[in-house]
Amino acid sequence: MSSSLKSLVDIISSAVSALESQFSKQGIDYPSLDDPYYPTVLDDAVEVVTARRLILAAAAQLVASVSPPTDYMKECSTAMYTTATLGFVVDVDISNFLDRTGPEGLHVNSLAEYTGLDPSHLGRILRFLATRHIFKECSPNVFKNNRLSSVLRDSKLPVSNSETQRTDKYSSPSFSSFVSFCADESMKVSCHLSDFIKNPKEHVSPFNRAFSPCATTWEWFKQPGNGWRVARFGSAMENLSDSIPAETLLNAIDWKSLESDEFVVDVGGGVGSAALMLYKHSPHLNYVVQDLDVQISAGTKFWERNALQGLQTGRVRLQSKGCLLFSSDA
Ligand SMILES: C[S@@+](CC[C@H](N)C(=O)[O-])C[C@H]1O[C@@H](n2cnc3c(N)ncnc32)[C@H](O)[C@@H]1O
Repeated sequence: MSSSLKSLVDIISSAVSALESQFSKQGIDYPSLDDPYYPTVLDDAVEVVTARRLILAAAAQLVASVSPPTDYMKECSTAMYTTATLGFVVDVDISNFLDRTGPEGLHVNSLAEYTGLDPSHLGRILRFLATRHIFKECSPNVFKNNRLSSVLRDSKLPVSNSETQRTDKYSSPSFSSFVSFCADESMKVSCHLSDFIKNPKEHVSPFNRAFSPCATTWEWFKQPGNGWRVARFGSAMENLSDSIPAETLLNAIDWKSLESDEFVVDVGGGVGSAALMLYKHSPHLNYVVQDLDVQISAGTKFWERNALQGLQTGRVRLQSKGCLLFSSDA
């Protein structure tokens, strides 16, 4: 009888064979971790997704099984350093700078010149991430983008810290906006989870302990000086929606069978990215996107850019409405 470790290895081994065979059928090599990410026709193929899930689940269980428990728990307990260092690299656009160089990579001294930051800080942070497979250290203190770090590139190059320029940086969907948001608001709020749960009467939520005793996240977003945070959140949400395969939503129900006088209402729908996907698939339906006024005014620009006709024909309506009211007594 094989041990549970061996069973996990067997799952990994057969799923890797299935994965590689899908790539070889298409005549393409499985992408290397050392190279920047590029999409392939197989990214969302059912056989590839199934094999990938098996490998990830079995490999994670294998790591948890063979790690000395305190080592494993140390990694979990210090996960905030990964979040913090990722937040730093996206805030100072490291992946964008590395993208300008060839396969030989860029020395931290050059990165220090571009960013105005201390090369020894840059070197240690990038090495911390490279040892976790994010960035590749080609030779001592010389780094380049790899498959993971390359998704942190975005089209906007460094800007000053002025409100307008920061808002402009987040004017289009970007995965790095999601990382930056996680390393900033999310991480700062998460530190308050334990104190909040132990003293629930003191504040309505961990967010209130961290940022603003009286406002919700969404009210706080509207306060002066936070416009760039709204832009960053919107950019992250749009990117996340873009990365969800359209079939997840389009196959959820038989949208085409609905009559043309029926309404689809997305409550807390952000700028309306999910509604846009549906509208393109089933333009005969009526769509209502409800959210708070900051998202709805960003949503108007989003629809003007992507499907102005929806607004003009009245098939798509954006409504500024506070509807997800939450009571801590509920
Ligand atoms: C996690 S985001 C999801 C956005 C959107 N569903 C998407 O996938 O892009 C949650 C949304 O809920 C909205 N929201 C929060 N409180 C709300 C309220 N009281 N009424 C309506 N929308 C609200 C926020 O503005 C935000 O856009």
